[in-house]
Amino acid sequence: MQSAAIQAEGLTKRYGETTAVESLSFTLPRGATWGLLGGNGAGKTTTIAMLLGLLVPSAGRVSVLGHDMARDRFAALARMNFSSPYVALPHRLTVAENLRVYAHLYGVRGTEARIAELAAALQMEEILHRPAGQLSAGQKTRVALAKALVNRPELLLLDEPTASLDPDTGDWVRTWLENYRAESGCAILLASHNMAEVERLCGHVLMMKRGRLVDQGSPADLVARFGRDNLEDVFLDIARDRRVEA
Ligand SMILES: Nc1ncnc2c1ncn2[C@@H]1O[C@H](COP(=O)(O)OP(=O)(O)OP(=O)(O)O)[C@@H](O)[C@H]1O
Repeated sequence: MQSAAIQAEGLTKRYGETTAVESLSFTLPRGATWGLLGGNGAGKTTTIAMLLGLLVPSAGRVSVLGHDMARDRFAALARMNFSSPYVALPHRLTVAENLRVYAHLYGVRGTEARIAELAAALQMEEILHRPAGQLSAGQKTRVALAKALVNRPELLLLDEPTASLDPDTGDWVRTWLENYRAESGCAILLASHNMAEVERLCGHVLMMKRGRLVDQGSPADLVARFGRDNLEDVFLDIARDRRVEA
């Protein structure tokens, strides 16, 4: 049987007295798009950092595409990628130079053809030779996505992919991600504060609060179970401890 995109078991991260993530377990199937939700400080970024192998869990284990991150991290990293607003691309390098660096890091064959393909797909041809530091937020988002796709990942971790975008550009990125997932079969784990975005893109949602997984289900399931009209209201119920009785 094909291994899951992500299998997390009892994933925990402690910083001294603070438990940022506590006993998080979930299995993200191949090709699925799931949302990772929670208020500020819920543990989303810490979770993503552990999934990427950037942080060593205090307890628990995670395997990505069948590779145990504790033993076989580099095999997993070659087959996954991520985008995060916290990672700035080197400002002085042009977009094409940045993508070339990442393509080499990932050992991509046919680098120039891949960059041209991504530039066409993400409407970046006009900015390819501009320094990354001179781009607008919308342009930076498209470059960050190109960077995240350079190695044709089978798993994509996206931290707030549309933060700071205007509604039109945000919509363009969402449509693009939907189409990309459908064409590539890539699994996506999306951390977002935009509930409408999550309802649109995600088949399943993990709700975190103070480091714990407190609920999960499809957006439609959660909305029905909480007797609400949309995921935003469910989020507020969970954040404010207004629980439904099982
Ligand atoms: N390096 C660190 N040292 C100590 N505590 C940390 C560290 N990184 C995160 N934390 C704490 O762990 C908890 C989870 O933080 P994390 O950044 O994962 O949350 P988040 O869900 O991504 O929040 P946000 O939506 O605000 O980005 C918070 O209480 C935070 O203060």
